[in-house]
Amino acid sequence: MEEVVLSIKNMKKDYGTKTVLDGVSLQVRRGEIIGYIGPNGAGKSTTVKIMLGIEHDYSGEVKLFDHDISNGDVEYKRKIGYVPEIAELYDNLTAHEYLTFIGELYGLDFNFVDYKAKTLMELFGVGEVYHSRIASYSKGMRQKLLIISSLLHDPELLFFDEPINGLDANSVMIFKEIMSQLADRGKTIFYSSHIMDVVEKISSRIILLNDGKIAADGTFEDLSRENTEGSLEQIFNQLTGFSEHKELGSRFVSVVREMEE
Ligand SMILES: Nc1ncnc2c1ncn2[C@@H]1O[C@H](COP(=O)(O)OP(=O)(O)OP(=O)(O)O)[C@@H](O)[C@H]1O
Repeated sequence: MEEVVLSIKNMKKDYGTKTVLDGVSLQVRRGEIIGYIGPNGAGKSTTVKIMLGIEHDYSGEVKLFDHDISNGDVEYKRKIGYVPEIAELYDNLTAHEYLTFIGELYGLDFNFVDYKAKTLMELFGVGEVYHSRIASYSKGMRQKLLIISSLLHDPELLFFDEPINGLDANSVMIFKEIMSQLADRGKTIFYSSHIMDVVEKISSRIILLNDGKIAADGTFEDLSRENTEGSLEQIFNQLTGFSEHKELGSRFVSVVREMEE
């Protein structure tokens, strides 16, 4: 049997009186690309934060690389890369300074990480700003920097939260290729996004979270077979019980058009 990289059993998480995760169980195998989708506020980022050890006070069992993350040993984090949905970057640093700093945190040699960071920036079309301050970067450039910084230490398991936010169409194509090549080399990717056509194309398995529970889990073909609708966007609407976009859009525009007498 293929190696289980990530295993969650009956994960529950409350914020005050609100239950955000209500018994989530899943297993992810080496080389899988998981498209982790769900409505706003469904609990996707919370799941990822628990796995990264950023969020505590959950119940249930979480194992990464067969290691229970609650036992206090954080060594497993060396094998993880993470692109957060919203990141604070050090605006006063250049990419060179930032990436070599991150690389050294992971124990990489300065000259090696400098070479690696510069080469990855060049390949991602942002080599010319390697020595410019991050404050001057566009949104897409910042996103590329975050992606590169998550990969410097060649991690086994990647968590990407809306990684293609702000990337242009060509860069999205490069990023999809990077994901697929990483997975071919045995890396495991947990990918959370609202961009359904990309999730549909890139994921080897799609997990839909709704109201803190898993509402669907399978390949796109499995989900298509189990649902009458065609695209992943339509399956998403069906599984989350949503069909009011026309009416809501029209009411929204009516209110926009209201003006004081
Ligand atoms: N620190 C917190 N304190 C209180 N409530 C929180 C906290 N973090 C998240 N929540 C709540 O938990 C729920 C799930 O949030 P989460 O960020 O996991 O959703 P998500 O599925 O990632 O949403 P989105 O698609 O909008 O990014 C939301 O109702 C949110 O308000």
